[in-house]
Amino acid sequence: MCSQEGDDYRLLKEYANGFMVSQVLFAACELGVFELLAEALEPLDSAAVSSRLGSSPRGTELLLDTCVSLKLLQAAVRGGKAVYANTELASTYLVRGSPRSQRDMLLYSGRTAYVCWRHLAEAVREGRNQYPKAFGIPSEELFSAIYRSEDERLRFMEGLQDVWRLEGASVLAAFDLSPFPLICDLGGGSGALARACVSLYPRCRVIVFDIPGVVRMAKRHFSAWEDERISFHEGDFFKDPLPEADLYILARVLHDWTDAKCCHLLQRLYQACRTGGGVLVIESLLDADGRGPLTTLLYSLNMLVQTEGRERTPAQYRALLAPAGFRDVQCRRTGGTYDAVLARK
Ligand SMILES: C[S@@+](CC[C@H](N)C(=O)[O-])C[C@H]1O[C@@H](n2cnc3c(N)ncnc32)[C@H](O)[C@@H]1O
Repeated sequence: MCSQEGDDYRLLKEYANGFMVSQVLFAACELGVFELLAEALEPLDSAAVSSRLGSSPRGTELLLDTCVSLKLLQAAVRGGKAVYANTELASTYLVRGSPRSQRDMLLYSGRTAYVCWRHLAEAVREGRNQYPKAFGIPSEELFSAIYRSEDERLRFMEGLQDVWRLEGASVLAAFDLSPFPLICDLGGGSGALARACVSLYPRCRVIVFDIPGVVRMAKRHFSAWEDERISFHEGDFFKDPLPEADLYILARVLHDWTDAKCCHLLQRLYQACRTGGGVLVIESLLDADGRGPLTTLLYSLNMLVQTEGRERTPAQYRALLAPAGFRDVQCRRTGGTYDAVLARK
């Protein structure tokens, strides 16, 4: 094999095995490996891990050694046996309750997104999400499918907030939002981004607008409502009156919907917006030619298998915002997962 052929073959194997790597991560989170090792007073051998997790000795040993190879765990030899501990990566991002934990998003990816991705070829053929095949439920009402049980609603809300603990401040700092004292976070979920907002702009107030079941859950399971600068408002942003505000945030909302639904929502929001106000769209931006970055292209396919929408280029966001009446559209890339687009009324 020439060296180019060797490189191509290696790349092919890396792509083909990518799903196995994801599953190792998901399974270790699901089983509670990282919490167990975080709570243990010393590194544990695989027999101790399997007995405390109630998992098979053979499966546990294989999983732990693969986690070492993936740098999720570190191994040392004690008394002739391998003992395992979390790496810095696992302690920071994988342990439940760590301030930067991404565990809930990984659980959501493993239990829900992955099941829809199983049907990617059908999604491409049909051009629609795969809830009917993945979970046996209709998806004409998108969020009735996404929130098909109370557990699933909570899992979605918990998963979605993880990223804002890491990237909320940088995406909200992409533009100076201090001229906007009253902000409405439409489809604001648990209120995690609202919290990042009042922490960065202490003088602003934020209304989190979402559907009643989500607001109920946010008050029961999350703590944003305890901040007096944050309030919650229930409603359907396609139908119900929108609260008046200086700035509307749409974070990972437009990517759920078709162009027609986005236009309808932006027109309603323009009507409700105070003069001189604006809208801040927070999404992962595609390159101008639509062929990168890879992560955003994968997110766009994720929207295909799970929603009615897609990720978009800056020009595609401009084309949605301008007909609604918004002007001075500016796009800023943050270098993180999510970018910011600000437009003014
Ligand atoms: C993809 S999530 C994004 C949540 C949050 N903005 C974030 O970035 O973490 C979309 C949000 O829109 C809300 N939503 C969907 N349809 C809605 C509607 N018709 N009216 C109000 N909120 C809606 C969902 O409940 C959910 O919280």
